[in-house]
Amino acid sequence: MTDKKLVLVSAVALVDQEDRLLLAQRPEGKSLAGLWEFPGGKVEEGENPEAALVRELKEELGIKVDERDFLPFTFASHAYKDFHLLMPVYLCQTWEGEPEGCEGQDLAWVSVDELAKYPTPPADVRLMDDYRRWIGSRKCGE
Ligand SMILES: Nc1nc2c([nH]c(=O)n2[C@@H]2O[C@H](COP(=O)(O)OP(=O)(O)OP(=O)(O)O)[C@@H](O)[C@H]2O)c(=O)[nH]1
Ligand SMILES: [Mg+2]
Repeated sequence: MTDKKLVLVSAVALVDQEDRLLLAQRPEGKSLAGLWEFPGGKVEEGENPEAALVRELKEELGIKVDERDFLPFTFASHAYKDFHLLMPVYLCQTWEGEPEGCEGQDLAWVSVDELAKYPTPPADVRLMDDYRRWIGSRKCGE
């Protein structure tokens, strides 16, 4: 049992044609500032996770995505001090526009060899391992 509030957040592993992953740095003033995360955000009342992600990617990165291009990939279920995070992570390799840090956040396109240089929120550590495995399995199949 837990009395922590469950917070639903949708996030995306946006992967370009060179197999680089887009990471966004959490801005100063927000929780976990300075850490590198999957773009996304909280699902609002009355929204489903995919619609929330389409909205967040427009607001945060200025790109247009189609829900049908979201592939369910992995998820985080992580106890933070004040809340419990439930975060589905989708894979997306198709979008319109060039991602920009519309909220002043820094962005980085990161190859799998460089991932370790980008510290992530605690909930993301296992997700990055999932990502490494996915990229690894894809490379073998090429
Ligand atoms: N977007 C995103 N949030 C994550 C990740 N990992 C992780 O622990 N979180 C947590 O999930 C929550 C999502 O918050 P957020 O700040 O992105 O939400 P938001 O975009 O709706 O912003 P807002 O609440 O300031 O409007 C935060 O507590 C954040 O620390 C991640 O990889 N991506
Ligand atoms: Mg966000």
